[in-house]
Amino acid sequence: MKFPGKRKSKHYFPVNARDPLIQPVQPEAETGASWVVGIDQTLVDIEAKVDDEFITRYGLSRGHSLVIEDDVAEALYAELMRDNLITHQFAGGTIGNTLHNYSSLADDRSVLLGTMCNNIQIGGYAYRYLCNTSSRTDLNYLQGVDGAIGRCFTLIGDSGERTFAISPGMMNQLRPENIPEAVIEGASALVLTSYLVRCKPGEPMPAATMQAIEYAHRHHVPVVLTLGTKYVIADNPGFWRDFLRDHVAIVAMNEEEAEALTGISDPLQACDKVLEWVDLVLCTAGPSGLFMASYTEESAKRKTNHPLLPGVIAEFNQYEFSRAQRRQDCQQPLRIYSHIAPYMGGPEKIMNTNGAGDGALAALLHDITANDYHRLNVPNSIKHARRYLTYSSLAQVCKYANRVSYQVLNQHSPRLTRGLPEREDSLEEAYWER
Ligand SMILES: Nc1ncnc2c1ncn2[C@@H]1O[C@H](COP(=O)(O)OP(=O)(O)OP(=O)(O)O)[C@@H](O)[C@H]1O
Ligand SMILES: O=c1[nH]cnc2c1ncn2[C@@H]1O[C@H](CO)[C@@H](O)[C@H]1O
Repeated sequence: MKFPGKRKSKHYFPVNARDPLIQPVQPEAETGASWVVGIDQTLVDIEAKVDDEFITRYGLSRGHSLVIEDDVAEALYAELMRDNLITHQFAGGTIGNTLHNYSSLADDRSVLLGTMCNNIQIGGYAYRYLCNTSSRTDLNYLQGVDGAIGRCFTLIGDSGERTFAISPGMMNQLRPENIPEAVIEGASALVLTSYLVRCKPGEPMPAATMQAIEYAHRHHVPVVLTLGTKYVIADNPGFWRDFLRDHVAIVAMNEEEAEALTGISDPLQACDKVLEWVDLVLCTAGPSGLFMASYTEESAKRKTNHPLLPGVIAEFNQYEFSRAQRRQDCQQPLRIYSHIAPYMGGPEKIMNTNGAGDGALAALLHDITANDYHRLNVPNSIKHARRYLTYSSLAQVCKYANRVSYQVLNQHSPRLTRGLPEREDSLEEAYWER
């Protein structure tokens, strides 16, 4: 486990210097001691530049992710090929991206559950998917299928907005009996997306997802849900509110999804509302940066030394130096919030916003897993006197998440091509104080 940033803070867990007073960290077993597990619809992104007329002609809706029938997919693909419109092909899928990014950042194990072709041809989609997934992402639990994985046509319109057309192949054939309980039991988090319930009647993916959730609840593993697109939520916001309340500890969304869920356009106020149902909220807001909200024990709250920020909740970032806790782990839960503007004001030229939110979530997962890793190795540390969810304060996680989003915006692929540069492992020194 590579730690999420070197800190000068006295709570910093030394990864280089050996401290003779603490229990020595054992050499890592091959499978590692801490990991995250996620379920995805295995998809390859096929990116193409098209005009708005193309979007309407195929019955798609701008900015939306829609599932298309096989005949429509074939016609669409044939037109993209004929006119030479395909610019990039990447491994995709929102959870696949998140787990790959997590493994790149943490240099540690993530486990992907989903389907994969039994018969893989060199150069085919499944082959590309595997080649473009981190070697630290464990693919041994994928379920084989006799057919294709999914394709996600990522259509970039005249205004730069992306529209997804999903040709599902056999991506929704994951069956409940192929969810490994032991992998979920030992994980620091189970990561899911709202896309997983978007299936045809009779497809087993939703039941597989519910099976994984049941195991996570049985073993007290926090369930993390990322909201997909605003349309998936807007189809049935009541369903998703109940789903969050009943099953989810951590939610990741952008401000549009937040509004579809809560009816509230102000991201901070929406985060506050969502805390009624979950323990931790990550809300990205494009050029406005990102917000986080969670709970902490009243007696353990820590005051920020950043300027206090105005908002619908006055001075909302007052306790952003506190570490996040699940509400059930607090005797006197206090709500805490943080915000950060885009890292370095955002890149000069944004290559592609695809995956910027997935990147932010990967950073949060890294911090959560680092906390478990530290608890396993230094169980009597003062850091674990209470049961915390994150290793770092909300403010620090915001910085890290924001930095990772920036990296994704600066490249074309939604998946990090490498971890963050070593020389700025200390976010404090490299950029924040200059
Ligand atoms: N136009 C922009 N200028 C500066 N920073 C940006 C811009 N767009 C996005 N960002 C940065 O990227 C982060 C995530 O962006 P955004 O809210 O667009 O994610 P998203 O819509 O969830 O992305 P995706 O669903 O593709 O993963 C923001 O919090 C911000 O730090
Ligand atoms: O229906 C879907 N299921 C899973 N992933 C999806 C779906 N639609 C789009 N993406 C994925 O979202 C990523 C950006 O966040 C893209 O890489 C795309 O593959």
